[in-house]
Amino acid sequence: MKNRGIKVLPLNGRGLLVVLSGPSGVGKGTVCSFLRSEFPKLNYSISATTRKCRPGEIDGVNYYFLSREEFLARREIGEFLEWAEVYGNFYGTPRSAVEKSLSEGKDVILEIDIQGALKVKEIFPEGVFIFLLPPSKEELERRIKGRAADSAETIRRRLACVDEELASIASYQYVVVNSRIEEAAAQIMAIITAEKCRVSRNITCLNHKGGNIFD
Ligand SMILES: Nc1ncnc2c1ncn2[C@@H]1O[C@H](COP(=O)(O)OP(=O)(O)OP(=O)(O)O)[C@@H](O)[C@H]1O
Ligand SMILES: Nc1nc2c(ncn2[C@@H]2O[C@H](COP(=O)(O)O)[C@@H](O)[C@H]2O)c(=O)[nH]1
Repeated sequence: MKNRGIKVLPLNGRGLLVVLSGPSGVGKGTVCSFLRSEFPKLNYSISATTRKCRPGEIDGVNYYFLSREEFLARREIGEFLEWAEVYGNFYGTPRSAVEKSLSEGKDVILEIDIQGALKVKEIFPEGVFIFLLPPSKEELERRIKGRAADSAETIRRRLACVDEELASIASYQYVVVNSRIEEAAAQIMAIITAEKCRVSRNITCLNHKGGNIFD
């Protein structure tokens, strides 16, 4: 039978902007990779960074790896929606890809630090802000050390920021504990689904012909 259901579009057809933050090593990248493979309709914003590429990372997939000069030049011409210096390197969200996706009605997830999230909140107050927590501080430490991607000094520097980062949790609307990757990803998708159905989001309800059901 033909689907004659009603389609609900949030924000008058624009996509939803989702921001995911959390302390280093909590599993943001891992959960986002899972989301990218399981929910390909959710667009992942690929950040630019001056950090060195880790083994296994791919330029243009995990990040756009830029020299400091290149990053600053792009920042100068306003290419970034937001940027921040995090743990001694620059990171920025390329503006055009995010704006294109949102205007095409596609949902976008940004995996960015707290400074960046606060800037995005000013520009997109209608965004959805999610903070990822570890099951415990001991497990966080195990994960960041177990990743074996950073020097002892870098790990120390990142762990030293955890308490300050956790103090920013009140700026977020949701918290998700990353105990199991699949469960954390499912909770994030549940949040996105619920947010897209919120009546206060100026939703448009289309009939099967693409017309507004209220017209
Ligand atoms: N739910 C989980 N259970 C066990 N290990 C996990 C889980 N999620 C992530 N990890 C592991 O923890 C380590 C850190 O994960 P990941 O690199 O995704 O963290 P991150 O939050 O993106 O860190 P950063 O902000 O430093 O980039 C990785 O080795 C990853 O495999
Ligand atoms: N403000 C921004 N923060 C970003 C962006 N991309 C990543 N990040 C955050 O940086 C740290 C470190 O990441 P790592 O890959 O070096 O471990 C982490 O908190 C990321 O979420 C960005 O575009 N803007």
